Amino acid sequence: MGREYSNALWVERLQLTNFRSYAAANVATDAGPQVIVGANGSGKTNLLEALSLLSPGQGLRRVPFSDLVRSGGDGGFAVAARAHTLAGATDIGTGLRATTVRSLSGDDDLLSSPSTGRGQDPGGVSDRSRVDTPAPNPSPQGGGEPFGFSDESLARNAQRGGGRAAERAPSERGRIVRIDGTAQSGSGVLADYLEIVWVTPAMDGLFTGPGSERRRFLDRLILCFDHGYRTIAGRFERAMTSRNRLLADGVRDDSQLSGFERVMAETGVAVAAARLEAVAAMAQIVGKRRERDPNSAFPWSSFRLEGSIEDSLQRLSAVEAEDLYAQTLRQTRERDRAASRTLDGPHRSDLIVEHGPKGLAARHCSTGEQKALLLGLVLAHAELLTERQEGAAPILLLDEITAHLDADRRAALFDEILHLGAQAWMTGTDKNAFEALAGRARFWAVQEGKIAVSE
Ligand SMILES: Nc1ncnc2c1ncn2[C@@H]1O[C@H](COP(=O)(O)OP(=O)(O)OP(=O)(O)O)[C@@H](O)[C@H]1O
Repeated sequence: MGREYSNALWVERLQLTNFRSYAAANVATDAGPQVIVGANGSGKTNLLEALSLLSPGQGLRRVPFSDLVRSGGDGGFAVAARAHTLAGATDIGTGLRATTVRSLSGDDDLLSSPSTGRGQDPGGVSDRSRVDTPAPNPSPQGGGEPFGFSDESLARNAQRGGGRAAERAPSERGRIVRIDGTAQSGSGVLADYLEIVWVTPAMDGLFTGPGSERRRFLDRLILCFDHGYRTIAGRFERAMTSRNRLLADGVRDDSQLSGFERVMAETGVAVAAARLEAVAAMAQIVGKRRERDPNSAFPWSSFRLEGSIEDSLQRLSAVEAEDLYAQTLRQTRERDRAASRTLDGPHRSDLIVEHGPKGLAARHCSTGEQKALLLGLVLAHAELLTERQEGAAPILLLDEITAHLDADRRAALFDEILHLGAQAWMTGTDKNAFEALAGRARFWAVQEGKIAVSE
């Protein structure tokens, strides 16, 4: 695809129909920072969640799509945007048809049930290419949520004989994605248009919680500069699901198992290599930021990947690492069968982060320090992308961002965002916390599922 890097990435218009608390909303704005203020439960996070659906995957809350449908609506929802993307100005639409949601709540095989065409037009941007049935068998890059390698749930699916369902990405089943009115086979294609990174209160425990959260965080950062990454990660997950299913079914036939293990070895090493490359690029930009501002409000961090494949890639060629991983998988079949999951692989790696100036593991830092570290990583990543893409800063979704940040850190954050030229969507309950942005951002007031410009 021919890309134009001349503009930052930004959403010019966002229209919501029957999305969570919004019956209908229309936001037309500029490329600068956006501040959304409202009471608890007014719909601020819902708006960010809608924006997050303009990138691949399940969105920032990672809930099944049927949860996004407004209760009391017609049973479907639509998110439509006019955005300035890596491919120029583009209409992006996504959603679920009313009929799709009804069939999701039953036992119907959604993917073969034809839609009657009722319900709103997901995407709502154009009707040039109506889709009456969701895409059969979503493409690898469109399916599921490979980020974070949810091995536990895959193992569960495998045990239930639900591998096929896992391939179909139940959470996104029935999702329709349109680019300039043309139906797409999955949400993976959105990576070619917008790069969106978010920080939410749920990520406050990123450094103390399970490794899967850190993998998911890292994987989303990688997706921004390696658009094929999701496809590879998805292939790994599907091969692992198939192996787990064979093990659960008591299969001991080497030819069946080794076929999937070979795919796991190839894609698993590719995933680990992409992560190592991303971590090295991040370390470089963090180093640059440290030199530029050693006393930054967002302290520099050191980080490394901990994982068996990552380790072997430090001393072996990619081909040797693949052979070693394939051999490990072959030797650990009985152990994995007993554990009902695959215990070795990139789905078990971890990102270890340390507070640079303090030389302290991030998990031992205070809540505010952890937030500052996380923001430091996100800002470094945004700077890296901006550098690589001639000014195309990613869109930032920063939910409840002023919580845990003192006035100096808030001011520093706003300055960085303005310097990056990123369209950052920030939410908060207190407008005063964004005082330093007065005249430099657009302010919105949200109330009971309605949004309006605020003076
Ligand atoms: N599917 C749905 N249909 C209708 N309303 C919904 C749906 N899902 C969530 N809501 C409503 O959306 C509201 C929550 O919105 P949101 O999470 O965006 O609030 P918020 O402004 O971010 O609040 P806080 O400041 O507490 O984080 C709740 O009132 C909830 O009942």
